[in-house]
Amino acid sequence: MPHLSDDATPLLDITEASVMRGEQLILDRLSLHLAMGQHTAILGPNGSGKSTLIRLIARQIYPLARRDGTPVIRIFGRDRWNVSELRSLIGIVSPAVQLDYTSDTPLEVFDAVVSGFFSARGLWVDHQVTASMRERAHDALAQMDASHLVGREMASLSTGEARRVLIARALVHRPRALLLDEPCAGLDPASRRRFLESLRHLAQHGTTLVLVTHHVEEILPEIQHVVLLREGRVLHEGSKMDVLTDAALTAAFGMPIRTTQHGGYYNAAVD
Ligand SMILES: Nc1ncnc2c1ncn2[C@@H]1O[C@H](COP(=O)(O)OP(=O)(O)OP(=O)(O)O)[C@@H](O)[C@H]1O
Repeated sequence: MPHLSDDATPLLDITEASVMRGEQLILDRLSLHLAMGQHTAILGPNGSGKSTLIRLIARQIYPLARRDGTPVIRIFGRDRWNVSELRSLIGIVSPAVQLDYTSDTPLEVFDAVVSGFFSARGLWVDHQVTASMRERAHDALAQMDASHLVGREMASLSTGEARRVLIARALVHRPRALLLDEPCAGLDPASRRRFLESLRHLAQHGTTLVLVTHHVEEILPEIQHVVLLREGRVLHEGSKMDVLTDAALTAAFGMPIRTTQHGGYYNAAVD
């Protein structure tokens, strides 16, 4: 087993992953290698395979086996994981997770966060919550600027509030990396900017961020590595400056796109 504290161990190593759903090839020999500390944006239009890639990393779906039997996907250098162990090292927050936690079944905010220690949706009689778990849950809520929401029902929260709480839940494990699928979906421009500033703080303090989005505007200044997907393949990958060009985005999104930069963020508009 690799030393998980070793920053030289890659966060993610995907070599020619192909994924079929039914008859359709959804990821087509997709390779991706991410180092620890390498904040990355995975950008692509609707249907380019972003959610499928996340499901692959989260072990919810599996790639086609390679002929020579070598592993297609390694996370922190390992190809075999039990899912809850993996979740404590990579926090994953997606719209599907959010839907699950904001359904009408009652769930109070602090319980939602602290139950992250038990990989459960809420607390049960056999869950022994220690003082240190409580402290970490409160710290995680504070990190996400969500302490004031304690006592509220998850179902009563706004989209942005619920997302902060779910990221806090993922943070109780002090994960090495956070994988965020469309983290700004449903946020108004001001909430989006405030939320992105919270993510910047995490990126600056030791959490590797992998952000999946179709919006160039959400790529934080700390993210310097960008992977552009199209039709289940990597169309471009490299430094932000090299990948977020008008030509590359135009090719990926199939429309003339012009980018501008302001304060470390990029903007993209259809020309
Ligand atoms: N279970 C499935 N069965 C058949 N096709 C699927 C399935 N899941 C995804 N697809 C198809 O795979 C392709 C990639 O889907 P995916 O959801 O990964 O894209 P995406 O980049 O996340 O899109 P979006 O930005 O719209 O969320 C799409 O054409 C989609 O219709």
